[in-house]
Amino acid sequence: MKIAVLSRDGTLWSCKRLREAAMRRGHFVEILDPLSCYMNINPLSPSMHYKGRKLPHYDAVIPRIGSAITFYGTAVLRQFEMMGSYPLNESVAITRARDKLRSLQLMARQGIDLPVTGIAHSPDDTSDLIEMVGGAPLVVKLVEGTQGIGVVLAETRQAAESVIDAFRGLNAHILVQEYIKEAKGRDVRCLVVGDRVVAAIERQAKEGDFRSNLHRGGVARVADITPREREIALRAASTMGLDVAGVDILRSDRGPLVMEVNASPGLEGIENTTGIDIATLMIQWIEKNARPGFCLKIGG
Ligand SMILES: Nc1ncnc2c1ncn2[C@@H]1O[C@H](COP(=O)(O)OP(=O)(O)OP(=O)(O)O)[C@@H](O)[C@H]1O
Ligand SMILES: [Mg+2]
Ligand SMILES: [Mg+2]
Repeated sequence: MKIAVLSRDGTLWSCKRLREAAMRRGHFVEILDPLSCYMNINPLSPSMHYKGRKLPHYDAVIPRIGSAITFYGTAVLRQFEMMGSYPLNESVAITRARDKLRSLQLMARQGIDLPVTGIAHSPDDTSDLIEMVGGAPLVVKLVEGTQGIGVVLAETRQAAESVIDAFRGLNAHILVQEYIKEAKGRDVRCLVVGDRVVAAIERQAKEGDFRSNLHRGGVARVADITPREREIALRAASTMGLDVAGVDILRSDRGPLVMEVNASPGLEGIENTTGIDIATLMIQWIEKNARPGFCLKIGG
């Protein structure tokens, strides 16, 4: 098959691994920087161009679109979808997952357990909002944050009010969330590929931090997940419409709670910790689902 990986940086670990895995399985792979793609949004013959040349038809496209370029990156992916390429994560699902608020609302509608979360627009309601999620300590998050940046633990009510006001002053969209203390700075990342959780790690925050993100100095080990955690991870990914997802779960006293679903989960930490070749499993999922040679004829 002809496969394109949409990534800003071909030297990134996940990108290299996907390329290797696809080539090893006999596919032709090209890495394309989404910001260098430009397109003709034409109803009869949509086309994609790259650095002065018209791109061929790809049987599948693997999006590795960073959160900084979601808007243009998903537009590029959408164009590939229009041209009949199989996307390993659809553009609409990526857009959904990038908005934590929208994701939580969708999951709540499906009955998936979540930390109590509130959001408000008006600064007049801050006090009631804090009350609504059970008071301090609580977590304040940027709706579009990633890698733990923009996630703050407010230990007291006063701290919570200042943090909320500060974010508001910057015109940032935030949500306020119950702090799951009993998780003790740990969370479980379940890596979903298709209809399976293929790997899971437990991440522990570094001393003095409550955020377990590996980018924030967290350490990982292989996680033994319960059947319920497995089921919740699969339901969360399918609610978002994602083929590949990193589902983050907090182990609370009332059972597993989904904290978020990541549409472009990094492979380095989880592959190194578990020794599982996730890149190959992703390519195999494409082989099972893409229709090589299929090309949508719009308007024909
Ligand atoms: N409500 C909460 N209770 C306890 N810990 C939390 C809570 N929310 C977040 N955390 C901790 O903070 C970390 C970062 O939060 P979150 O995953 O929401 O942010 P992110 O910036 O989207 O990270 P990612 O890089 O995984 O996308 C989590 O991995 C978890 O360890
Ligand atoms: Mg995230
Ligand atoms: Mg996270």
